Amino acid sequence: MATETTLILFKPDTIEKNLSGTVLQRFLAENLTIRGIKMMTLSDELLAEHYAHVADKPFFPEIVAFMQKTPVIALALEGDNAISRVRDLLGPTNSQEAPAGTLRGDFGETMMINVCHASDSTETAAAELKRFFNEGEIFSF
Ligand SMILES: Nc1ncnc2c1ncn2[C@@H]1O[C@H](COP(=O)(O)OP(=O)(O)OP(=O)(O)O)[C@@H](O)[C@H]1O
Repeated sequence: MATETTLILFKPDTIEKNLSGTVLQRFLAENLTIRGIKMMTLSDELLAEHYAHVADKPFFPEIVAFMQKTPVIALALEGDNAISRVRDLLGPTNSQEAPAGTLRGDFGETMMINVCHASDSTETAAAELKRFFNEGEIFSF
């Protein structure tokens, strides 16, 4: 098993419903370790970069408006196979298709209002950790 660090964003629905503690607890209960955590607002530029792969979709402006509704919480989580395990804990992108027991199944509403973003590969995790955390904000101990 590979030790990996993944980037998670608690989206505005999680913040507004005061579910941050519940969601964090689900991750920590799976033996994933916090290496970095911060609250931040997301600029148009950052969102254009983060969602570049859907920038040409009709729903893109809606995503930007949604992701700017409140600050988000960015989390760097480390553990064995953290990238795929976190995505399994979240369930499929579309909350309506997510089974009970997954975070999106239990707390998500739609394709967009879906609790968290999480990196989907080692390459995106490395790029996303750099995107959301500055030098010195991710800790090894
Ligand atoms: N059909 C859609 N309608 C509205 N929003 C969508 C739709 N498809 C995707 N999105 C939004 O775009 C985000 C990025 O889509 P992507 O296909 O990369 O899914 P994902 O990688 O599972 O999601 P995320 O990047 O949030 O973890 C989704 O999380 C969702 O917020």
